[in-house]
Amino acid sequence: MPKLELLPAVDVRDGQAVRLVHGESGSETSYGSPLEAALAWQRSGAEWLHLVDLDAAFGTGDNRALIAEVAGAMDIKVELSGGIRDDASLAAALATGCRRVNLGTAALETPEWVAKVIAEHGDKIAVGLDVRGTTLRGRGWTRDGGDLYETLARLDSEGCARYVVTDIAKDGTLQGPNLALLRDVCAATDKPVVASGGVSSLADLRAISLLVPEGVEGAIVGKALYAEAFTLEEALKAVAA
Ligand SMILES: O=C(O)c1ccccc1N[C@@H]1O[C@H](COP(=O)(O)O)[C@@H](O)[C@H]1O
Repeated sequence: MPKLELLPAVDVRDGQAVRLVHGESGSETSYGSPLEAALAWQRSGAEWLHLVDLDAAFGTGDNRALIAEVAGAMDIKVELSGGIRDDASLAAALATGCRRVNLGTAALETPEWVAKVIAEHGDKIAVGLDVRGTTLRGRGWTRDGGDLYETLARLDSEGCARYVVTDIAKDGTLQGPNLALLRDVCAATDKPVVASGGVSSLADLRAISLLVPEGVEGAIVGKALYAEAFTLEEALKAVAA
């Protein structure tokens, strides 16, 4: 059985690595240099980095140059999220050399464009399904964007390669992942799912690992690492077993 991939997160707001609670603007705790944070995760053995431009996601500017610097400094695989909504932002994201990008708002607001870029770029495109209950949220998670399962069926029919599923109610809270949601999404699609939101302990990671046979491919870990609930080395060991 393949092991669960772990994707430590570096979310960038106003040039700083931050963590939010429920993705709410203004709830930031700052953790300093995004480059230092990313290099630290790489040194600790990460194979992936989940890198987010929160300003671009919220529409409060962008950190495009810094994001490119961080992505360019990595020897590991990088997935980029936040504000990738049109040809120019997609081209800038792909030009960083990242392995893939996650589209959020665009999948809700400009489905024709998303279908086009899925057809053009294949598995370089993933879609972030950020949900409250089963309602998708876009524009920095501030606006409703339709039903999770209807959107998933549409994206599947368009050949979307992968989904990053975030339970907004859990994100940044250290309350544990929404395993039921992950199971339900895996049951609704044959495509791999990356779990996001709520990881608080090594036990949570082991619980997500048990969903690998159902289709969970990876887990994004943010707050728990920054809050030192466990180290990345411990996490990698926990999912290798
Ligand atoms: O990761 C977060 O904490 C986050 C919080 C609020 C909004 C977006 C967030 N991250 C990721 O950004 C993309 C969505 O950006 P966009 O809608 O495409 O501009 C998505 O992958 C979110 O999970």
